[in-house]
Amino acid sequence: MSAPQVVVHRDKELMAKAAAARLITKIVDAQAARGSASVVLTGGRNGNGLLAALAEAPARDAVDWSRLDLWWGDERFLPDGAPERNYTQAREALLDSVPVDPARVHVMAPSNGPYGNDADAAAEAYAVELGAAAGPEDHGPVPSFDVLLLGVGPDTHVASLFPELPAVRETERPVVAVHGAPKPPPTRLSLTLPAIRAAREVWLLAAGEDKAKAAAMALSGAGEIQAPAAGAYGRSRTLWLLDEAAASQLPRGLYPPASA
Ligand SMILES: O=C1O[C@H](COP(=O)(O)O)[C@@H](O)[C@H](O)[C@H]1O
Repeated sequence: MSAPQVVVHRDKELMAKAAAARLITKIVDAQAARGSASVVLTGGRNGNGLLAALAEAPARDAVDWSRLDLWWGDERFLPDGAPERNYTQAREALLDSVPVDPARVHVMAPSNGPYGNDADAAAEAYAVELGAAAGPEDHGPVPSFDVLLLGVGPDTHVASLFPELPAVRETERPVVAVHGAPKPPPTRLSLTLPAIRAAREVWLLAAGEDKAKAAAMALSGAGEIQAPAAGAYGRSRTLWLLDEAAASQLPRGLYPPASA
């Protein structure tokens, strides 16, 4: 477990640009060190803001897009092409404009895909796909992702792990179906906390006033069942990327104040 580090940016636009620059460097370094890189994408406003900033960044051409595995932390279980799907939104923000290898874009099944409306079967299939990508050097049934991105919801949910729901209590399976989510749509697929914690680095993104309470709660010692974001950490690094509004209720001393 790595203790959280907090980085605060002036506003959400700057946060997205800085996170995109950070991610480009991380991918390039991982590709240099290991030949390829793996990133787990998140849905939500901040995750898509980061992808849009990445699409705009001139340095995006430093990434070898053909040697990048992309996974998802969660998906809204809807038909293929639905505008609310995290995959649809990631395509619009970035993926349609970079030369990714389609075989390395690991999409969670839609509700009209090979498993039909059976979200549990779709979750199991994603677990199998993750398991096939994990090697002996990995720490369990999922690969050691280089970076796993998570948007933090105003209720402290991450991926589709909502406070107090069964998915956040899962300790065995790496992927589960979520039924009855409090945020639409009610049916979702999600990595679990053990799968999230297999990542080398976990980056949590939160911008805006409506995220301030969630960030303060998760970073002040709340339990992961009540505040799932508190249970999301990486093996080598846990990075909270915030804007000033989201950081406004953090306990004093949790991050170095701006020097000027
Ligand atoms: O529904 C979801 O919400 C969270 C947070 O989204 P945000 O818009 O409040 O930033 C997101 O991380 C998750 O992937 C998504 O499915």
